[in-house]
Amino acid sequence: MDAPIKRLIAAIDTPDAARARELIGAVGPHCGLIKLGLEIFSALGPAAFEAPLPCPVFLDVKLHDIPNTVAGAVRALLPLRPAMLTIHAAGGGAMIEAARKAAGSADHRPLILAVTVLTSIDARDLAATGIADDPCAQVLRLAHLALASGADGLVCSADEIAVLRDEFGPAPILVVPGIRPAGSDVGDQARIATPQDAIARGASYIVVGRPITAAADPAAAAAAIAGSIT
Ligand SMILES: O=C(O)c1cc(=O)[nH]c(=O)n1[C@@H]1O[C@H](COP(=O)(O)O)[C@@H](O)[C@H]1O
Repeated sequence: MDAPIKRLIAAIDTPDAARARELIGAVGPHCGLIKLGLEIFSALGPAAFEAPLPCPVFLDVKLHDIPNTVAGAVRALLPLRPAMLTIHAAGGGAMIEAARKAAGSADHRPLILAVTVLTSIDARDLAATGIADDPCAQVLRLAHLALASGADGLVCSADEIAVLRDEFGPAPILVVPGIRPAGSDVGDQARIATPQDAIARGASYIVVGRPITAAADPAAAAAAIAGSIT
């Protein structure tokens, strides 16, 4: 029998190589993927991939630039063999198409995930950027653009999962950050849900950072979250 898919992605958000190694060793066994993001990649660059990696890597650098530049960045990242790679859907259809094309067609190519509306943004923040629609409507608009332009999946909050599943069905990969186990600090996140709620609504994966990395025992925190969604 196939092992169940591990739907927990731990965000290893630290600029410190030794701390990252420690966290990856502790939480890796409980995760489907680990996420290396802007903090560690800005500090270490490709050397961030030199730690022993117990599971596939989601490289979250949220590319957002003109199509030619994004395509070049995607190609430059391919030797690191990330399993997933983020771009911003707001970069537009040509940029998304260029990223997807640059990812190539090898079996091990990275899945291109389009970030829709950041989970730290609420309706008021969105209005301040000139978008009068609520976050859900904007996520839906960007999701149509991203999927029509070749993205493999989307990054969204748990609030939009039901609408996206109604619109696009089970196929698109939905990666959902803004996850907060009951009682944990919300921090700078605005659109949040518990791990169990996000999975019940149809998330393919949940992304969890500080509730794991700031815990006294990150391995136990990751194990508890992973256990609560299987
Ligand atoms: O692309 C992401 O992973 C992402 C998109 C988004 O809309 N919101 C969001 O929080 N993230 C990332 O998910 C992680 C969430 O971390 P915590 O808030 O500490 O759980 C961070 O690494 C963010 O960079």
